[in-house]
Amino acid sequence: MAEPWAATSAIGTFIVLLITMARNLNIPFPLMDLFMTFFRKVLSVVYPYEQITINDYRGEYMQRDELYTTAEAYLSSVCTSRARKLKAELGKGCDRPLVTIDDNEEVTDTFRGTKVWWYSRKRTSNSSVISFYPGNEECKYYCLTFHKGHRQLVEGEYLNHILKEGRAALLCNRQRKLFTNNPSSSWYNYRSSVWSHVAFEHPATFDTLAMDPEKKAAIIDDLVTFREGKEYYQKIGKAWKRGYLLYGPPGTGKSSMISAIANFLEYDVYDLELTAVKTNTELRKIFIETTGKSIIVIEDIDCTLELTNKRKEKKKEKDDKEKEKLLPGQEEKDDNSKLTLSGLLNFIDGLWSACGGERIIIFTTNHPEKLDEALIRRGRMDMHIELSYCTFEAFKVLAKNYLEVEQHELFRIIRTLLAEVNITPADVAEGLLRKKSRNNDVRACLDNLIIEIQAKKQADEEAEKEKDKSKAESSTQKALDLDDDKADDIKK
Ligand SMILES: Nc1ncnc2c1ncn2[C@@H]1O[C@H](COP(=O)(O)OP(=O)(O)OP(=O)(O)O)[C@@H](O)[C@H]1O
Repeated sequence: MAEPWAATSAIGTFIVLLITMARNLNIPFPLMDLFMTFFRKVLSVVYPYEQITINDYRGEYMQRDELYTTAEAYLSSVCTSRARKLKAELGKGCDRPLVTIDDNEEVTDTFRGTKVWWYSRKRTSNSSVISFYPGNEECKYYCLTFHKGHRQLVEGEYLNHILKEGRAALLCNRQRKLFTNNPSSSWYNYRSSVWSHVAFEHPATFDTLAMDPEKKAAIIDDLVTFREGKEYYQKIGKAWKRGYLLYGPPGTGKSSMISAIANFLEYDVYDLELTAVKTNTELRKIFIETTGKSIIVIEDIDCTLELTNKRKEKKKEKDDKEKEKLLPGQEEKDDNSKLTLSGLLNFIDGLWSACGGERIIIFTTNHPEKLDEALIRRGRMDMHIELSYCTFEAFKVLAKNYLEVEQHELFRIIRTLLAEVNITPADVAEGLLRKKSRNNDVRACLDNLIIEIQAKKQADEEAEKEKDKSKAESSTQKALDLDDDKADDIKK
């Protein structure tokens, strides 16, 4: 069987000959039309190939087509050894150059014993209009050519194979990203999407995270089980997702833990700022536009939404009053026109679960007691992780990271102090760092830390005394008020 390019050039030459002959012989148009119909039928027999075009850009906002980028990555990983002309590009979001086939180059691939041909092409627009959209003046595309007898195989299986392998190649090559959601008012601007991103380069890992080693091991174990659980989740009929609630005082490492998880799993991070989301409909769009292998984070969830019980009750009272004010005929706004707790719950359970690919959702809070039970129940937030004040074990991790020491005679004093004082890992880290920057003396750093912990201890004791004093004063005042009331009653 002739290769498609050989057949194409032979047919092309034949058509040019025909047109020239028709012009020279002045053949009438109806006769030519009849001949062309006949020619097309013959062509389908002598040229048994079909072709799929995959364009670089698509859609109203001219977004890059995912099939094009995955095909590019696939060809780069599988077929470049067979190409003679290559090109190297540092693609958006990649941390290594992508070497793939050059424009107007051709490679072959074999899938289940079937040969297909890939052509890389470039189309240049002749229009004199200057376009704002990339890809309007110059459009790159791939032509995938195959024998028409293999159409089912190509459409049904080969394209899926390209997607799967191409995505895997992209994952290996990519720079991980930290996404933040744009305010909805900007979504309709030119090329502005729901999320914007920067490279995710936070250095925190589980090795640098100061916390109880057993707790840390349990979290790592849970993450590994999740990452390798695709078949298990499929078997039990659950969406491949996991929720973590991180709670504890400020400076105990909640944000550091998120970065450590992202670095451990090599996932992207979507930092969802709920205050920028106005309605449930917007929330739905935001969730849909997240990709697999990602962590969706809502920090300080108790502060960002009307989700706490008390605030919810107050809000209900306000809403009831507003409802009373509605004139007859005026309808209450439907739930999708505002952001609600039930909206968030629905997306965690339903729509979000339906999106393919593994996802983790993490809430952080300093006040877990303020959160609605429904939001953090098991099944939604599968693991509740408390990050607390610095223990001696956690201090040892910080000392190893910051000072590169695992043992020191001053550790004994620090151990006793840490058992008595509530000090955050952030404060301990700061204490170790302060002297380190001036001189590299380990003893000076530890001495400095001891002074800081002692100062904190003293401050706590004074605050405690102050609290007791004001408590005593308020109970004396109460007793005096009671006596006054009694005296008034007697007078009456
Ligand atoms: N457990 C920890 N292990 C290692 N470093 C920590 C830990 N906790 C805090 N730190 C240090 O303190 C800094 C602040 O910590 P982080 O932002 O993770 O705390 P947080 O609990 O998220 O605080 P907030 O509630 O205020 O957001 C970090 O950059 C890190 O250097």
